[in-house]
Amino acid sequence: MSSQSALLIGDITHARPEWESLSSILTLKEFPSGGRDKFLDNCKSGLYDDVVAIYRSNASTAHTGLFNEELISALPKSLKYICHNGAGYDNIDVPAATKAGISISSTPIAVNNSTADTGIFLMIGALRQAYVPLASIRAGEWQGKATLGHDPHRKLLGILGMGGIGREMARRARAFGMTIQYHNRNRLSPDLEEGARYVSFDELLASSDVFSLNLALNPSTRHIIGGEELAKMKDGVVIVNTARGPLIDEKALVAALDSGKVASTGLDVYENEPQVEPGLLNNPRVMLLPHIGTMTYETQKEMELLVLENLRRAVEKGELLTQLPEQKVK
Ligand SMILES: NC(=O)c1ccc[n+]([C@@H]2O[C@H](COP(=O)([O-])OP(=O)(O)OC[C@H]3O[C@@H](n4cnc5c(N)ncnc54)[C@H](O)[C@@H]3O)[C@@H](O)[C@H]2O)c1
Repeated sequence: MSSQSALLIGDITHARPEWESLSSILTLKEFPSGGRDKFLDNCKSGLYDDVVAIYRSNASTAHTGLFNEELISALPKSLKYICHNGAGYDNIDVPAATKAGISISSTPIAVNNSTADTGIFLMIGALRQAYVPLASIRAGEWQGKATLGHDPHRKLLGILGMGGIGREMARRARAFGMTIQYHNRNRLSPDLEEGARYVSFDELLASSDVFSLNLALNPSTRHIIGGEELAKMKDGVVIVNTARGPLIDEKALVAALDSGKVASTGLDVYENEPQVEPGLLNNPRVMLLPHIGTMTYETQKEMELLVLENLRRAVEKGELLTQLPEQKVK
């Protein structure tokens, strides 16, 4: 038995054999559920004192609570790596983990296709105001109060955050005859732009017909779209958010929908999940999905395998495959 351990928090659904095969190089421990107090007690009791790497996920936050400063300071001193299953990792206090000498990986790339598919589904649904006919046919009312929608063809799609998912969103939107513009922290190289136009944040707000949020949530991007930004947008803009709910001030979005400034919106993510703002729930011009961006068999398996590849490489070679970009920038 190895003197080093890996700790799985929560569950692995599709790649359990690959997790179990790590027993050739590590002792495997698991914390499938139990609550934050139990987890902290286990840490304090020394149960995890030989753990060098943790496998956790956005879903496992339900068992431990946030990986905030309190929890990170309770983790064993032996811990060097957190291999996180999720493209978003706002439930981990990255500066606190970095200060504690812990390297973190996430699962970009594996999530790109399914999340971009979800974004396109929401965009078309919002343009066509599909919720009304979807509900009316099931209510036995045939078209009910369905109204004319809009085509994506010849519309200008503005992407805020042109990373892996944003670029896949752009690729798909081109097939619908849309023109693409974007704003990013840094301008992309021409081969990654694939013809998309780089514009300022203000221009993106002012000229996009459809506005898609595809950037990470962190303290500087929280409420990046609020009342002021919504006021700068085109009348009748369509907003799509598959990134993170708190990027948008939901109360301001409800007001902009009510005033008609925003024609319709498609959301996979919310400010206070799983609570959904009543002003969104009750508005038939809003397409709502319950954070299902990556919920496909193929993507879930790829994400689990990528976490395990990170974990193996960390233990065998002392490096992570997909370390967080903010930890790589020294
Ligand atoms: N709905 C879902 O199920 C789901 C699934 C996967 C990812 N996500 C979310 O989508 C987000 C994007 O994922 P990704 O894999 O494309 O990430 P990524 O890191 O590849 O891309 C994010 C891009 O945003 C840019 N950016 C960051 N801050 C910015 C700012 N202030 N202004 C403009 N651009 C900024 C970055 O430069 C980067 O290009 C994730 O952070 C995650 O929260 C949601």
